[in-house]
Amino acid sequence: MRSMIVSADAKKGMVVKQRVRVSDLKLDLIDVTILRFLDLKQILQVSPGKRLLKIESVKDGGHVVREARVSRLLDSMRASSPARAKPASATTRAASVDDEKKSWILRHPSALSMFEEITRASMGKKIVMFLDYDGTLSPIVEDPDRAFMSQEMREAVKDTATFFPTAIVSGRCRDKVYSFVQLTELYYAGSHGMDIKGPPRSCSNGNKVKFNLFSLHRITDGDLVLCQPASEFLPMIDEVYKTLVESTKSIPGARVETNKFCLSVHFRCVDEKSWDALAEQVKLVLSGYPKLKLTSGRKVLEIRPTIEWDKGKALEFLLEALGFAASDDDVLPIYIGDDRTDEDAFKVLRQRGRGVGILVSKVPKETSASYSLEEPSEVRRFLCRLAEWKRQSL
Ligand SMILES: O=P(O)(O)OC[C@H]1O[C@H](O[C@H]2O[C@H](CO)[C@@H](O)[C@H](O)[C@H]2O)[C@H](O)[C@@H](O)[C@@H]1O
Repeated sequence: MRSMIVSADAKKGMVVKQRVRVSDLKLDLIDVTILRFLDLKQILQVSPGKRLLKIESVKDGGHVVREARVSRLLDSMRASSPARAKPASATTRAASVDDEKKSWILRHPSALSMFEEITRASMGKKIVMFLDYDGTLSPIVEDPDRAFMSQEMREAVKDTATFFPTAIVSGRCRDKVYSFVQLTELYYAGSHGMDIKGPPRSCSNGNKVKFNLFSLHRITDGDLVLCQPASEFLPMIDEVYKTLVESTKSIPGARVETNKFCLSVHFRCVDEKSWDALAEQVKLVLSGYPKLKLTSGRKVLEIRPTIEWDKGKALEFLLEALGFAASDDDVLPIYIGDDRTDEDAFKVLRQRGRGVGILVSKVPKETSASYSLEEPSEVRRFLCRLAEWKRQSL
């Protein structure tokens, strides 16, 4: 490891994609986008043949700005991971918390109590169901490998898919979410929609699927991989995964999960005192990869390619694949999700002016969804009721 002083000119607060040549180490040009907010007299610690490993500002101002950016990221993660609602008698704040909840529920009423309104909106239309996985179909648990859905939930989803085309849209890698759900008749959009696969033709419930040939990536024995817009990022994601596993292993409880086209860094089992250190590590590693971006979820930071693709785009893609154009009035997409990343899909529904967004949350959250459900057990009741309503109306 060697240290050297590098100077570059960029103005504090300006977005500058600055490249710096570190010539005596024979490194390529390295991206130092992290410099953009700092006063630039930096010590870059680099090792030959490697990308940027560490930046330390020699000016106090630099540290302050960097800490502010990390804490903004953590604030956003905390906002996505609200604590459980306190019982009404627990604190004097309870009354105002209750008032806030009441006013939020007026704006985002329960999809169960508004069930008739939702089914009325579906008259003459084909319902297409989109379901997030973690926190929607399965309860949030400490170990991401053990986030199993119940058999009752599986049956509810299966029943739903008998009547309506149904897709699981998850941040998880597609194979992993399939191993949890285990229903062949569904569409699966893994890695935040960057890996979409349809059911084998024999299972597609007679839904007419119009494939967009430009998006078709691979066909194997009747299994259709419909869309993988981030394939070129696979080697980069793999490299970052290995680097992150190494650089976070000294932080107890930290865990890096690969979701194929994106990564999750889990904070849930990390002592909150170490959250800053973990976020710092993540930002540091990412500073060498300007083509990747960070988003936050429930006690998780997610690393994704900077392509214009998210759960909202996946929803639009699937609707089109199912034969419904953006302007179609004969489809009613219903999207149920609990996380910040689901907001991209809720926004698409709002913009279309058609469709039903349902946020799963016990506590008030800023959302573009129209309705709410408190927890996965309510999601199951909603799905069962919808399937039953359809069965009765046939
Ligand atoms: O889009 P989703 O299906 O909601 O996936 C989002 C992330 O879900 C998982 O993490 C979350 O659930 C874990 C298990 O309950 C929990 O331990 C973690 O704190 C939550 O953030 C999954 O592990 C991530 O890879 C997904 O990106």
